[in-house]
Amino acid sequence: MRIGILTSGGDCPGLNAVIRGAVLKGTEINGQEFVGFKDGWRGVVNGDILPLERSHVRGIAKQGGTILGTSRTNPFEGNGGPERIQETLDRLGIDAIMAIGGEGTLAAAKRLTDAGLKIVGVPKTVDNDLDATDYTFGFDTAVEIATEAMDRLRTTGDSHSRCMVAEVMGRHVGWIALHSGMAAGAHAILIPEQKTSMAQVAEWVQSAANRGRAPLVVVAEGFTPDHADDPHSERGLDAFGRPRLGGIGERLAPMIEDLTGIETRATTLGHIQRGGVPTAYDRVLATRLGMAASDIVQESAWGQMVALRGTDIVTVGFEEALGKLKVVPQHRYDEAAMLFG
Ligand SMILES: Nc1ncnc2c1ncn2[C@@H]1O[C@H](COP(=O)(O)OP(=O)(O)OP(=O)(O)O)[C@@H](O)[C@H]1O
Ligand SMILES: O=P(O)(O)OC[C@H]1O[C@](O)(CO)[C@@H](O)[C@@H]1O
Ligand SMILES: [Mg+2]
Repeated sequence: MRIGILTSGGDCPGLNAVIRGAVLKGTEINGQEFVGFKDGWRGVVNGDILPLERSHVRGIAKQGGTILGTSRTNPFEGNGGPERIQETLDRLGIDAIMAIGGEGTLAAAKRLTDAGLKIVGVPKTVDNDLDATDYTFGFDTAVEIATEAMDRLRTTGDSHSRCMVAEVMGRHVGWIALHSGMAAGAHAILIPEQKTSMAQVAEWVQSAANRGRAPLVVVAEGFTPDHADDPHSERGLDAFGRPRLGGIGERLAPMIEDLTGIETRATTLGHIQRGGVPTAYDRVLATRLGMAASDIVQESAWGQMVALRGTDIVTVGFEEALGKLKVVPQHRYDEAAMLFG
């Protein structure tokens, strides 16, 4: 069996560990051969491949990014579509695709599988927003980076008696904000799942300041204050026509300053959260998912992806994976909110 691996959507620490896990298990145990598609679905559509032998994955589990490159290319556009992609796979002698990506990549994979292509999936997202898997690799690394950044913001905030606003990733869900905010002892955590008034934010900030603390407010990029209809977007649309988020922290800072009189500064962590080496937890999770993905190719489990349930790696159908976002449940928010202010 000759398998083409692709990484698609935003990159994420741990992608290389998945690739290594799949190639090691596949070549050593399952008798498989591998190639890499360059830049996600773009490589599939254009037939642009790289060799992927055991020697190519040596030592890459600890490397950030993806050695294959990634993109947000839609495989149904341009020279894409199931028939032409199948012709390309036949020409290149590729029997099956292993798609590593988020809900968009897996939605595309599902449509192609429904049209007869042989594809298995590995879920990826720093946002941790896929309901079918308990955790996605990259999330732990992003939380670690965000927490470290907030620890730093707190010392400079303390020195100047300022309110510090830290903006983290999280398009639809607030998992990174919730975990890093709790870890760093934030005085307010603002997430997409919970519309919150500026008066409430100001109250939390003022209460922390009254106790002599420099307030720390953590905000997920997809947060919408209750006076707004949509998340803040000022950077146009992405390749799939969706608003690019980012910048809400800078918007909130002057409002907090106006309402409280406390000097306020905002920092947007942005892509720093997705760069650099994965944590040990993410390397292990990603390696296990890659190994399991090689196994499910062997079982011809087309239209399925590997996932983490508790401590086990399981197999779930794409439709289950795509059905629902894993939002922060009310009780997890309430638990964190007890410590606000
Ligand atoms: N329903 C769909 N049908 C076909 N193609 C899709 C669909 N949804 C998304 N795609 C394509 O897949 C690409 C990857 O999706 P997306 O950009 O959402 O990344 P992702 O895999 O979800 O990762 P991330 O976590 O970074 O969002 C999109 O840019 C788009 O071209
Ligand atoms: O890397 P890009 O294309 O700017 O995308 C950023 C988006 O990707 C993610 O990191 C993962 O979906 C989101 O948190 C963020 O909104
Ligand atoms: Mg997506």
